[in-house]
Amino acid sequence: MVNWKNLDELASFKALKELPAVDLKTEMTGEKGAERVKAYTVPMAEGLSYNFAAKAVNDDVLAVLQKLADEAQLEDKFAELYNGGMVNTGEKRYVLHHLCRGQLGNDVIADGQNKREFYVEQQNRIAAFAKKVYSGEIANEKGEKFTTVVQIGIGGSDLGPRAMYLALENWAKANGKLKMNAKFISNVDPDDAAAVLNSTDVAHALFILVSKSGTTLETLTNETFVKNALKKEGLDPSKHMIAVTSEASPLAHNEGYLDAFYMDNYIGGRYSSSSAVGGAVLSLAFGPETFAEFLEGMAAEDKTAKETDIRKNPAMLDALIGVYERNVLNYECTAVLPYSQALSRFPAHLQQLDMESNGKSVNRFGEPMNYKTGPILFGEPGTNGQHSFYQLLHQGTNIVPLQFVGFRKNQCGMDDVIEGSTSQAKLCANVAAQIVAFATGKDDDNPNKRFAGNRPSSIIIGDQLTPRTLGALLAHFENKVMFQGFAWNVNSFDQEGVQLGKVLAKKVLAHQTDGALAAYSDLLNI
Ligand SMILES: O=P(O)(O)OC[C@H]1O[C@](O)(CO)[C@@H](O)[C@@H]1O
Repeated sequence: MVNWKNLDELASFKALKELPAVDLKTEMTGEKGAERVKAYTVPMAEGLSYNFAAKAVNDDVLAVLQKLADEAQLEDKFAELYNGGMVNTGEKRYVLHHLCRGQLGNDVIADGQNKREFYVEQQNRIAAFAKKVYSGEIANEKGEKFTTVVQIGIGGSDLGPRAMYLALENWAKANGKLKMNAKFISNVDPDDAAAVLNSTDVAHALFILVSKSGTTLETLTNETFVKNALKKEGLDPSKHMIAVTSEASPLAHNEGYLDAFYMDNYIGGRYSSSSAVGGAVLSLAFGPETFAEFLEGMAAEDKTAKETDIRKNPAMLDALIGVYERNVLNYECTAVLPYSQALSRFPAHLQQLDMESNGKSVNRFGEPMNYKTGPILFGEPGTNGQHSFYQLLHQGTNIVPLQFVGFRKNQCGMDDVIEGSTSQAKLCANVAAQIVAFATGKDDDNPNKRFAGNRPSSIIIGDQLTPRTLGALLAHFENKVMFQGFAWNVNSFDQEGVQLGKVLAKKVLAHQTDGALAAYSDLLNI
């Protein structure tokens, strides 16, 4: 049996707070720094590695973090989760997203179903559907092939699939795997849907309505918006739209769609990229085989998350270093900085993954805690970010721990030697330079040009961003967030914090307001 305890009840946490701070600047200077870069690295799946040489930790800190992992029973809690424990206590739900991409433990039977079999069945149904779309067996009313797929959804029903699509679009083009272009409509701002519709040949577009609940205001509004646009073109919306939803939702088993594919309440929106939510759009866009490779990358990384030794478990180590930074070093934020343009929406996805999961003030029993939980997360691809917010990261008054991601090779294979180096070499040179500049700083007589250093970072390095490495990368962050939630003793799988605003918006639209809400309604002309 696992013991759900608050972080500050653990002896190892008290020991962690008593350790002397590590001077990263000294550790990362000269030969000592070179040795650290070689030693402080953990292999991940699919040839990736997690390098934490530029984090403010040493062997003493790592030893106590291992004790913390053991005392907090992080591995046992993960086992409880994947063996079908009711870990989402707030909503009294299982947490089963790992089953979409593999079998880490026992069969989980719920709702009278073997859940792994159910998720695989949906993948197979999507694969069969995609093949019929490519062959033209499923086509528009004139019998012409669909060429574009447009996903309608928001939050977890948008960010992950969109980020994954963008991450692989260029790889797919370069490798002859792009079957259909994909576009996304999420915001209830009518200009979002209008812009997509205006740039899409709707007669040859297949729309995927994605909503687990089937009740999300923005998504249902955008669905009607799209249906109206289709009708204006003389097209029958039911011949242009499929649904991805849960079987309990009002969208399920509905004649208004060409077909429907299912996930369930045991997969949180932000963890749903490996379910039918990501599966439909990614299988249609890149082919089911490519989606299967993405899932294999996730499954391979999930296996590393079963290790009890933190030096063999990159997600757990990353999580614990994050706890050390948040609760001992008292850093408020973290930035995700992929040196890969293809990962342009990856930080936005991680923002939801991390902040919706661990942005909590009460523990899993509803009791307030005496320590900080999830950090504020933001990020942008490098090198663009370097010309934007890195000034604050280098010389600002906040220390922001950084998570770099970098690849040795680009995706498109198109590159030139310009002034002695390729663009890819310039990209990689920048990330290496940034890590060392943040860690070691630079002295100068002019205080304005002085860099204090001691700004910690880690990097995940791979050869190339492919379906497999992308899967491994995503699973790493999903599991990292999960382990941090276990350490903070919060329920990372509900999101009550996003409900209040939704309820009040409905009141405004129904004109049931008074006080400040009525005044703002007037100001906005509602
Ligand atoms: O898939 P649905 O039910 O439309 O929900 C969309 C999203 O809304 C949220 O509840 C947040 O607003 C997310 O957790 C979820 O991913």
